[in-house]
Amino acid sequence: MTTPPTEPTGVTKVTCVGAGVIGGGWVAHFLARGYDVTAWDPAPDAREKLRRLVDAAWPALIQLGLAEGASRDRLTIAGTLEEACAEAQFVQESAPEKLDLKRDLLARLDAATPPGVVIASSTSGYPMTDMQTEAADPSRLLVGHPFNPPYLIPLVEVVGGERTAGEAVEWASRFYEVAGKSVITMDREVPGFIANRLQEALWREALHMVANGEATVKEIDDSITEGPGLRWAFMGPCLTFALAGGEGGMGHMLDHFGPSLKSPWTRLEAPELDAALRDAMVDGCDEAAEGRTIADLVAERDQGVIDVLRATGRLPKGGAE
Ligand SMILES: NC(=O)C1=CN([C@@H]2O[C@H](COP(=O)(O)OP(=O)(O)OC[C@H]3O[C@@H](n4cnc5c(N)ncnc54)[C@H](O)[C@@H]3O)[C@@H](O)[C@H]2O)C=CC1
Ligand SMILES: C[N+](C)(C)CC(=O)CC(=O)[O-]
Repeated sequence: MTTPPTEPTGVTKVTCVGAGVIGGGWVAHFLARGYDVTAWDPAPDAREKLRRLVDAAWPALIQLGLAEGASRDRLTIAGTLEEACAEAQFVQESAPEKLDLKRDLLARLDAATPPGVVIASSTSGYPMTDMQTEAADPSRLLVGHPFNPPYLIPLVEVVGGERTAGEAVEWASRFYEVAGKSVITMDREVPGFIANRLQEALWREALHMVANGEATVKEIDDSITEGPGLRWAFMGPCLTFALAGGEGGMGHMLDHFGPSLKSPWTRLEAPELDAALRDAMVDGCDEAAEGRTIADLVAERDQGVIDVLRATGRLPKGGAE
């Protein structure tokens, strides 16, 4: 691996490739943290969509506090991938979740980006080992898995593949921290990383319950927002359950409730995502939205996350020098 030419604290220019929900969210995040951002996306309407996404995110980012010099004017939309990467000091790839596409794209990004510059993929679950196969220099490719929207949810899971250099993983973890993210650096590839593995268990059970008519979409959502979700914003599931054991903590909790783990509460296998289940989820979400549009829900979510970050003393820090 060629040593990254810029220290994590010295980065001023970031490139985002793929500018949909997540790529656009990364653009908004890096702009708000004071970076010059260059974006590239092959869709004909990408430019307008990206501007709309950044404009919709900006009021939330102002509330959180922009880094010095942060401006939406520091966004450049490049005409080609090569132009986008030519001066990049860090590249974040957020293209569609298709393995072949990611393989080819990461190889193209590797060819177009100055030597040593770290390239991260936003993939939700592909191991980098499977994606770095076509690149001439796989040592600088790694996963930087964000959470939607990346401009508000702090967590990034960082993990390399078999051919990624440890130096690249260290550099990326430090860079994300400087850029105001909260980083978990994994020392091995695990299916679904950490958070998506946990989320998927819950999501799978939600789909089973809707498919079997055991609960509505609204009941499932209320069961989390009115219940465990309130605790999880500041205390994870393990410490939360330690308190379920009272003064005996986790030891008593496991002795008391451990045996019920063997009860058939969960189904483990994912349900068949057939047309009926798809319709039930889509209709249930429409009903639960009670007339609110996607834009209304995005604004509501953004305000909710800001309120939680504020209430729990976790406003973002960092930004480009
Ligand atoms: N949507 C989510 O909640 C999350 C998604 N991710 C990951 O982020 C990545 C992007 O997902 P989304 O933003 O949701 O998808 P999206 O469909 O909203 O955006 C994908 C964008 O990539 C563009 N694109 C298509 N072909 C491309 C190519 N060859 N090169 C560059 N860009 C290309 C599309 O025009 C589109 O704008 C995926 O890997 C996904 O797994 C990660 C965390 C959360
Ligand atoms: C739905 N998803 C699997 C793409 C979600 C993520 O990857 C992370 C998130 O934002 O929850």
